Amino acid sequence: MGTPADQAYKHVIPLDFGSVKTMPDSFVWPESESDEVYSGTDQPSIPVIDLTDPNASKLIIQACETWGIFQLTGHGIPRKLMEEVESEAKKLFDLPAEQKLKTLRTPGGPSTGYGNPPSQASLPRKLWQEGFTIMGSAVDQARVLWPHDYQGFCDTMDEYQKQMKALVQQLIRLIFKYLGISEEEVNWFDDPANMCNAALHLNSYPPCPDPTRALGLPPHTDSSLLTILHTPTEGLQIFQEGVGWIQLQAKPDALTVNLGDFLHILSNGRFVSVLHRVMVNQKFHRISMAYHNWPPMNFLVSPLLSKTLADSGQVPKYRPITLKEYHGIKAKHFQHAVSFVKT
Ligand SMILES: O=C(O)CCC(=O)C(=O)O
Ligand SMILES: [Fe+2]
Repeated sequence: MGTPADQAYKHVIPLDFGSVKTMPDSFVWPESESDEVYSGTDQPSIPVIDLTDPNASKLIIQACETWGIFQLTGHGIPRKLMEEVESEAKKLFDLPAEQKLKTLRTPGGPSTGYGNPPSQASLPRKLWQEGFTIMGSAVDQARVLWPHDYQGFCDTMDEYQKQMKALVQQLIRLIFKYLGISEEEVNWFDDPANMCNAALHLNSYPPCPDPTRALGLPPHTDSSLLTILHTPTEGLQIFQEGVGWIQLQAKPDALTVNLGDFLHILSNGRFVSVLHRVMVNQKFHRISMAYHNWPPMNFLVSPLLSKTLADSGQVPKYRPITLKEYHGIKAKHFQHAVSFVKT
């Protein structure tokens, strides 16, 4: 049974993947959740946008309205840094389970560190996944993982977060300009405390003995404004109404931008918060890096923010909400959370 404290931590402790040959029953998902990917020849393809293209802004807005996801090239993040962040993440996940567990995230706390997503507690089955979340400096945890050799990991994660933050700002400014939201209404980016409104999730999906019945991440939308994904290999799928699940093609140079619930709410439902999931495979260890960015925790977000909404004459489809309150709704209603904010 264990103590109550052990029980509270149980759902965030990943399987010791290196020690199992067959998949335990608790990881087998019902067929409807792991159903097949669309295989028609007329599959619509997710937009690929070059940020240096003079038409990039227009193409990004179109992609936000129709897909809620696009692949971005010409983003200026050095290829070397993208490779380094991936290899540092791999180094971390290759550590023995007992070492990784020394940095286990605390349920209910600011969930930095190692473990499964806290949302696993409300899922019917377990995930073939382990993660490590960083918010700002990773030094305290890196020192525990590698007492004599932690600087390289920290430097890489610091630099990557710095570059991601700049890219997010560029994209958000472009999007807000289109929505008519003025810079004065959102001074989030210049606030030094804003680092806590972003998190870098390192995701690991080890080779799985029974991949068709397992899931890396279940169908979900992100709560973020937007998420910048570095997914060097295939496994991410998105859901499109009328088509089904579509596999995202791996493009080593591209970053994938997916919109989250807060941009959907802010745009008064105009932009898509894309439903996505991660499938696992038998052959290789898949690693991905997801940089999530939110509004400040207690900032009251309303569609288009009140001034622009009044000017535009639109009727608000969502009520004003803070991220703090939304987290509570998400924990309860998961992928359906946004419908509980409707007016
Ligand atoms: O691993 C991936 O490709 C996606 C990860 C993801 O959806 C997330 O971290 O929210
Ligand atoms: Fe996601």
